[in-house]
Amino acid sequence: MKSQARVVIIGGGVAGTSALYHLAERGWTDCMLLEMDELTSGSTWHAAGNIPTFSSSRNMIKLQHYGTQLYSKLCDNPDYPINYHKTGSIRLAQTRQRMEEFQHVSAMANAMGLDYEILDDQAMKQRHPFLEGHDLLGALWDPHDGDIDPSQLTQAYASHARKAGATIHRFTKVTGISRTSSGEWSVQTDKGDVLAEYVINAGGYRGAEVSQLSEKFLPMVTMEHQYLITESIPELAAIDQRLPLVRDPDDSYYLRQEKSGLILGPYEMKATARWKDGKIPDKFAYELFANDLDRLEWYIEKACERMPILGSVGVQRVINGPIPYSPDGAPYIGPTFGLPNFFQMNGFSFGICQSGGAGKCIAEWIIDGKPEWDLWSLDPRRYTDYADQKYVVDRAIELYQHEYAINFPVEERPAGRPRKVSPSYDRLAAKGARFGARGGWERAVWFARKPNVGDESPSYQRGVWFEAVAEECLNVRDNVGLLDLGGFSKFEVQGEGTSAWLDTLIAGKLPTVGRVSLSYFCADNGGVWSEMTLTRLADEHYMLICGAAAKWHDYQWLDEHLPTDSAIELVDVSDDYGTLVVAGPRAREVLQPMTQTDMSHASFRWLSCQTIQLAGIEVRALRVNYVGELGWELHVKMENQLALYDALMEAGSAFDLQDFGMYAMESMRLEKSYRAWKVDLDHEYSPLRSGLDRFVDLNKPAFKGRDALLAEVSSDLPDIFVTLLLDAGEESSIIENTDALYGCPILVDADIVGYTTSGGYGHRISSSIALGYVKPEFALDGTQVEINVLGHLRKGRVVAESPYDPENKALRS
Ligand SMILES: NCCCC(=O)O
Repeated sequence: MKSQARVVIIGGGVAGTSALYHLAERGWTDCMLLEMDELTSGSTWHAAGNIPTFSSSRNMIKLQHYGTQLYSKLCDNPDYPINYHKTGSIRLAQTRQRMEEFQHVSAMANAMGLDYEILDDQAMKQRHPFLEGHDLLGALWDPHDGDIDPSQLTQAYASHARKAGATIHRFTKVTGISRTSSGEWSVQTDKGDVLAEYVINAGGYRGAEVSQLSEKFLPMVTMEHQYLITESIPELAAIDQRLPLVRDPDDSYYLRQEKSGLILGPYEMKATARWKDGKIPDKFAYELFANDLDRLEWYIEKACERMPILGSVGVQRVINGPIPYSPDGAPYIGPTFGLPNFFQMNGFSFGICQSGGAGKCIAEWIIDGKPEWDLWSLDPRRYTDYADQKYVVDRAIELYQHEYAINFPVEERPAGRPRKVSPSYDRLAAKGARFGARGGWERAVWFARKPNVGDESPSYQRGVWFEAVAEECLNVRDNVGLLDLGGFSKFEVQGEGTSAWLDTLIAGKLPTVGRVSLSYFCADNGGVWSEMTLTRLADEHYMLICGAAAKWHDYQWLDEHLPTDSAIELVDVSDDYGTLVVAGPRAREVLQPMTQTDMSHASFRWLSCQTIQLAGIEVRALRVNYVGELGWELHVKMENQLALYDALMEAGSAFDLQDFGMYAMESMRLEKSYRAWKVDLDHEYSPLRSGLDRFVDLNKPAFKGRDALLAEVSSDLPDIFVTLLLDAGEESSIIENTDALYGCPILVDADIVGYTTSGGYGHRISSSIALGYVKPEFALDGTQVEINVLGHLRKGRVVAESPYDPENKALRS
């Protein structure tokens, strides 16, 4: 075995071999894969091998669709035969909400070049004669779906990579991982040590174990996933056509042909996690768990009703295999916080269909510094320190139970919570707050101030919270509101050279001392990497603020770019400070009596910062907010947060100060056309395409991404950011009661010209709003468009930015 390789991949399942294949395809052949047992011996060999492209995420559809194309290409090679059946799939809808999901996902996918179809009962029957569909509302046809032999796919990746010059060492156990003084990785194995520039952890259900070798906790747990294979069914043996795969998501199972029998795989409510303490037996390879068919009884009955031939034969085999799960069921593909050049590629609960796209993306992370597609929802840094072992187990069980649940735009699932609460949590709870977790922090999302609020279950329609949120927004507009924004991420940077250094990273101008500016950090391709609020506390001292979820992502970006030879100090102070937002026309009246500081507009201007005493408590007050009103963000030492909350509430009682929550904030930020990071902004879009030109200063001699932005200025942009107002629906109360959501196609004269990134209702302007991207010729104020919302074409129009208070009079008052 060589003692050196540019990249060492740990884990020889479908993911690890795909990484090796994709690196080799890009010419990186000095790569070595280490597998403790035989290739595929973890979760790959027993996987059902289904290949869905369906997802509620645009980028996951891209990733999975890429896989289907790659698998067809790999199958073209007669040297490595692969059993790949592109049968198409039928997803069944028992409920109106499920049909809405299908309408939404099919419109989104088809706008990206896929060709899903909505089927009625007859069309379903034509494609699948054995289905009982009389009770169904319809179905979704995915022609790209099917099944593949997972072991053959793995071997195909491996063979191609070997042929290109990459190496694979089976039965080679990694026993330690450490960083050398020269910044490389030393991977210790039972066959000797390997020095590597990069490490990819593709350890499957052992991914957390591998990560722990480098002292990094990775939130993952193993779940049992059972499926059964029937004996041969005469009706299937008699036909020469292979049936499409069926999913009945409302009853939570998949059902597909396997030879002349069927495979039935339920995601059951009695979900079972294994090795909950993270300790996996050393010798668990090519092994399964004991069957427990009792857990599946209900699902088997349901599937037999749906496809009666299933019940006509016995069970030939039951597979109960270990499948890795992250807390949100999505894999980890990307860098590891705090470990340079150490990448994760594991946590796949749908690994066979995702392996192709995952390999492409991990190769891009390593070779290009970032993947072509923005894959934040798969980034390992989306979980920070709050995600401990108990959290993972609780969330993974909940997720497994909801594997086929509809991904509604607003839903706050309870498992694993609360993790982090701000000091005023109990006060908010006592006032009827409903909470949602953001970056592990509990935040009030809305306040149920009236009794008997009704059914709080999620849906595509506006929920029971709608009227309460309207009241919160209107109180902010007319009086003043208070929002506890616990968990805002905050970093301090200071030391000689800080200003010059920051100036090379941000696209815009640095604020002057005492001033605040919203700043965009671009990648080399000019795409928006991070968005942070910069407050210049002194000449060489700044506070940087970003969202709770961005903490590790943004900290790592700053840290990676720190000059090695400078005295600049970067400190994460997120947990030291709480944040309370006071916003509304009466904000000044509330605050002024609490302080000696002159809070007038002349003395405390918009986009400025002062350290002040409020009710005797020291507060760093920033005159900014995300709701577009006169207001301040108050950053206060965590130990004083509750006292400040109480003092504000007391002082505000004369001015109708009321708490508001995240749903109200979301509504108000849409009315101001404020983009949300990783929702409306991502690294596939530059600040110019995102309509953020005012935050870009191309006259600066140098900053990261400048060359790409300059090139963009002189070329035609494919699309740009717009704000849209939707007309009130005319068709039914359901549509009137529904706002656009992420990924809705935008059309002009029946042609798709863009898609939405956010949607919601603006209570201050009494209109449904969407944000999104369209081709530049359709971005003019007044352009009439249609937006496909859950399959209904809603009329709307492009409007100038910030439909609420476009001149920012409230902010400047
Ligand atoms: N890993 C199981 C695949 C599930 C599905 O096909 O929906």
